[in-house]
Amino acid sequence: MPATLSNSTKTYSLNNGAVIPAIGLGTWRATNEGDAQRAVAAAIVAGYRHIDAAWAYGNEKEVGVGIKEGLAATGLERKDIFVTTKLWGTFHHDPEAALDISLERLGLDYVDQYMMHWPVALNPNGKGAETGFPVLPSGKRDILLDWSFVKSYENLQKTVVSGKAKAIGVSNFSIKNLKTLLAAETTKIKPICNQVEAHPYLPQPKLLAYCKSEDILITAYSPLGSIDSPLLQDETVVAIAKKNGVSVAQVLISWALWRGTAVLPKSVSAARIASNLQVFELSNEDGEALNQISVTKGSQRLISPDWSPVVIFEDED
Ligand SMILES: NC(=O)C1=CN([C@@H]2O[C@H](COP(=O)(O)OP(=O)(O)OC[C@H]3O[C@@H](n4cnc5c(N)ncnc54)[C@H](OP(=O)(O)O)[C@@H]3O)[C@@H](O)[C@H]2O)C=CC1
Ligand SMILES: O=C1Nc2ccccc2C1=O
Repeated sequence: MPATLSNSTKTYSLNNGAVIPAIGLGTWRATNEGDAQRAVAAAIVAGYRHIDAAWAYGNEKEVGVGIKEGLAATGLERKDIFVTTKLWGTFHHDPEAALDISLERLGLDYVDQYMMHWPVALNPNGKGAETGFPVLPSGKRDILLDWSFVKSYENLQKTVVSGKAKAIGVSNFSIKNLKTLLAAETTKIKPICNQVEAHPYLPQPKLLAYCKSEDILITAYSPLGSIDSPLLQDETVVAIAKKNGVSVAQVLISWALWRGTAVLPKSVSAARIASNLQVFELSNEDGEALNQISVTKGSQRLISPDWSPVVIFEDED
């Protein structure tokens, strides 16, 4: 019997009392002209109420126009959708100024979540800083090695005080870095989310359990395995999709919900955007079978920018 699919309306309550829709539209690499705008508008019309953006994606302006179009087409209001954007490393010294730039591009007067994209500060005066990727003469990334993400987060909190961010979050934080952040005297506002890579090849159960214990929601990025994904051909995932009469993407997205994470599938295709919101109730047996893949095969990180000599992920499962 095929599983029953329906548009997800699942939400999570956050540690600041706000609510976040479980499925958000990813916008990384939606950079062909018009793609991000069309995708975001189509997503809102399809029923998405959560959009994930970032300064680094270079498309906040289009995302903003897409939001406006989506709201106009549905009759929804700004307050009905949850918008995240992210602080890039070249702005860690001044998140308030960085958020002003993002808000201007998005055409919004607040975001629901402003998130530290990576726990790494980059030289704002380095060669090529305007691209977001300053480099040293050696060609390596120009990282501010004497700067701490704790200081960046202290500054990030000011965006909540000003009301321009309703909440703040972090991304790509390991358990070790979260412990450092939460123990710091200057940390007064808990992050609502930790957005990290999560899919059956990298389920990160220890990080998931730690974040649950701290009431920090894990938001799963690259849930389909990003571009050229090996997950879409994985025999276990494909078999579960066939058995339930659904797509492989729907299995991966439904699994993310089954394990209690928010999830950010990206697509620029209107048909895929609509089908990625259609989820089903995964059985515990199928969920456990998906959990087992990385136990059998070993885990595999698919997104791993070079931040050396900074170590980002030291407590991998
Ligand atoms: N905080 C961080 O550091 C990071 C955050 N992110 C966030 O997470 C989002 C999602 O991650 P991302 O890396 O983009 O990758 P995803 O895992 O969402 O995969 C996107 C890829 O899958 C394709 N795709 C989408 N739907 C389907 C489908 N139903 N069937 C088959 N293929 C499909 C897309 O192609 P097409 O568009 O042509 O449909 C695209 O090539 C990002 O867009 C971004 O918002 C991602 C990486 C890092
Ligand atoms: O989402 C992201 N896409 C990226 C590409 C290169 C480096 C960092 C990132 C992200 O954080």
